[in-house]
Amino acid sequence: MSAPTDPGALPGDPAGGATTVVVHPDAATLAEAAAARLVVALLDAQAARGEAALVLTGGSVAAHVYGALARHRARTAVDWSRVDLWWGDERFLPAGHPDRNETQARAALLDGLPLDPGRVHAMPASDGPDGEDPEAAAARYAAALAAAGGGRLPRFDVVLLGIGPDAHVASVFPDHPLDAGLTVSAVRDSPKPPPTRITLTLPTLNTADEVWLIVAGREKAGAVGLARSGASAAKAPAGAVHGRVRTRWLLDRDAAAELR
Ligand SMILES: O=C1O[C@H](COP(=O)(O)O)[C@@H](O)[C@H](O)[C@H]1O
Repeated sequence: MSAPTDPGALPGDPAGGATTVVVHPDAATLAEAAAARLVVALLDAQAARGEAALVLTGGSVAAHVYGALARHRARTAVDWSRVDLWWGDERFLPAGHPDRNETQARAALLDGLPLDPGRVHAMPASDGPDGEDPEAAAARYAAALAAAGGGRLPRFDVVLLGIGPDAHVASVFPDHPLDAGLTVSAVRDSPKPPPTRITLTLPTLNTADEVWLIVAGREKAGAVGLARSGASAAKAPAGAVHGRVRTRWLLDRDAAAELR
């Protein structure tokens, strides 16, 4: 008997986890649905292992998802004191800078949750222990990951990702150098401001059980279409991220406009 066909898979998709594509009518519905889905994913992880680990993203759609989660009634079903939070990337700016992904997540969601501060693993800031040295800051974050994982990467239940109009994910930009041999890399001269960033590399993101790419807006439709067309990782990093168990493309109708 042949294996069941994954309805979301394309010929270029990597073997392994299944791929699903869900298209919502608008950005507000997408954010609410992603928040609801996240509550269930965290609950399931805690039911299975007693804890959960989530990798956060920055960007426009993330702010809406975090807001929806902060309002979601079922959020209180999650034991937030047993959730580890990591970041997929960070803009390398001073602590508390409004453009830091951490600042956005704290304001939209984290400040209202009963988290264990020891499980909130923000990426270092440019006024942190390594000063304005993003390579040292990236190495520090890699060491924190390794410490949490007992010498390996910790288990990530879900990695949340937005994507840019150029099909970047986290701070992995098309045709832009970083050290992909590392688990965490500094990024300099980023095509999108601010120019200096820290990012989990694609192999690190791809260790997650589930990767969710959450995308809204017509300006992202070309990037979604490109990433789903089998373009190379260099041209469309968003097409090269996949969860070991599942990859979910969670889109609004506008972002899905150029899907074949
Ligand atoms: O700069 C970043 O951009 C991407 C996408 O953001 P968006 O505003 O175009 O949705 C985001 O995923 C990433 O975390 C962030 O650092």
